[in-house]
Amino acid sequence: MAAPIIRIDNITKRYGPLTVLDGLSMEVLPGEKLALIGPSGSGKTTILRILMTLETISGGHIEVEGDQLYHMPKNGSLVPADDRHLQRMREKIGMVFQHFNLFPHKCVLDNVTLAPMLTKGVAKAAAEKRAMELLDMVGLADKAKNMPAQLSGGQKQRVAIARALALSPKIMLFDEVTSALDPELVEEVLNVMRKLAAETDMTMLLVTHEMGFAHDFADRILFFDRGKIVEEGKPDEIFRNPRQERTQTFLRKIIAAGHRV
Ligand SMILES: Nc1ncnc2c1ncn2[C@@H]1O[C@H](COP(=O)(O)OP(=O)(O)OP(=O)(O)O)[C@@H](O)[C@H]1O
Repeated sequence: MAAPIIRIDNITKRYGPLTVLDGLSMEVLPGEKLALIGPSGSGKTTILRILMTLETISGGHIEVEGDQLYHMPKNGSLVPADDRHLQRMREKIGMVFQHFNLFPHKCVLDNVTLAPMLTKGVAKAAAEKRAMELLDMVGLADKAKNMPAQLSGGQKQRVAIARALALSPKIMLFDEVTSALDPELVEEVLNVMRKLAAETDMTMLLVTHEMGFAHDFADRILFFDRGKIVEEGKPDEIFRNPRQERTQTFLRKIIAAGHRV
């Protein structure tokens, strides 16, 4: 079996007195599609933000392709490694956020070309060529010169996906990417993710409340509760036959609220 691309070992994350991740360990294989599900506040977004080095950690180890992500203890918390190391990590991992986070004063094309030009020194013409391929892939080549404010939420999110792909990451993190969308726009974003899952060998980690999508998309489901992984398994095992009481209760509530699992 291939070595894990991500190894998370005994991570803790505290905000003051609040323990958000409590000795969490998990491994992800190259190319795996994982869905992180669980109640609100259970720490799913936090683990993605930690992988993206947007947060410090309070303890534990994380390796990405064998490289330590955090070290150099400072004021009792572990901080991301130095800038060059961090830059290398950022090229390995792309993230798409719930609220798009596009640069509002840049057109769609510039949103996608900015990171490769600034961080990798890619020439403008090459960055634009690649950006147009990515915009074509997400169905937005005709919007290249539009400003973000001129786009629908679904279109903004597809630009955000193209932007994250522009650095050719091996790992993509999706944090509730459809939660801020009107229901009729959800499917267009999910379709792009289906396409990425089918056509690339990228490792994909998805935090979602769309249980039906998680079921269809993921190779493996991780169920989070109170900062721990309570249960994990193949989608059919978790959704049809959850073993843990906390997973059963969570899924019962989801079904009672009328969602497909
Ligand atoms: N910057 C912060 N300062 C203090 N507490 C925080 C901060 N960020 C997150 N938290 C807390 O950490 C806990 C875990 O948050 P997180 O966003 O990871 O949960 P989640 O499982 O993704 O929830 P949801 O499904 O609602 O997004 C929550 O109790 C949240 O209030």
